[in-house]
Amino acid sequence: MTGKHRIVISSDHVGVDLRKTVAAHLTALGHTVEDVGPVTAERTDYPKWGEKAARIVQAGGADFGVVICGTGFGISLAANKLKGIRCVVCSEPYTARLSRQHNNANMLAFGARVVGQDLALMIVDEFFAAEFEGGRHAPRVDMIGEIETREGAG
Ligand SMILES: O=C(CO)[C@H](O)[C@H](O)COP(=O)(O)O
Repeated sequence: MTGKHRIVISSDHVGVDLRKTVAAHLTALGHTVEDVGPVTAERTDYPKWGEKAARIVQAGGADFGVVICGTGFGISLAANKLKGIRCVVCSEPYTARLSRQHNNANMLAFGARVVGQDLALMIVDEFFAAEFEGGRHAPRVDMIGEIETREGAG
């Protein structure tokens, strides 16, 4: 899925400034960005913001999601609880690219206390420039979905 995307973005309080920078960057590149908050940097809880963006991706309201907290890990954990969400935590561009090419990641997380603005934008650029390669990687991604189905069946 190359070209322009519909991207939902959220953060917790730690990621508010970086989220606004990333949203402006993605918009300038021609993507359609839905920023779902929070509006202020008042202390809040990352699980609800990870879930909020992930539900939009899961429902097809966005092609991809970007989520930001202090480390990127907590908000990615919340997003990854939803079936069909494959949210990668990145602190460098290589993993961002490979997460698309091999794992068909549909959400990107990073930590505003880990990466600076320039590195964050490099990560974002690499993620959205890459495409899922399919082939040998497709059945492996399908296996992840099968785990979700088995887990859901209890
Ligand atoms: O990185 C995070 C979750 O993984 C959060 O941003 C972090 O835990 C928030 O901490 P605090 O409430 O002390 O600002």
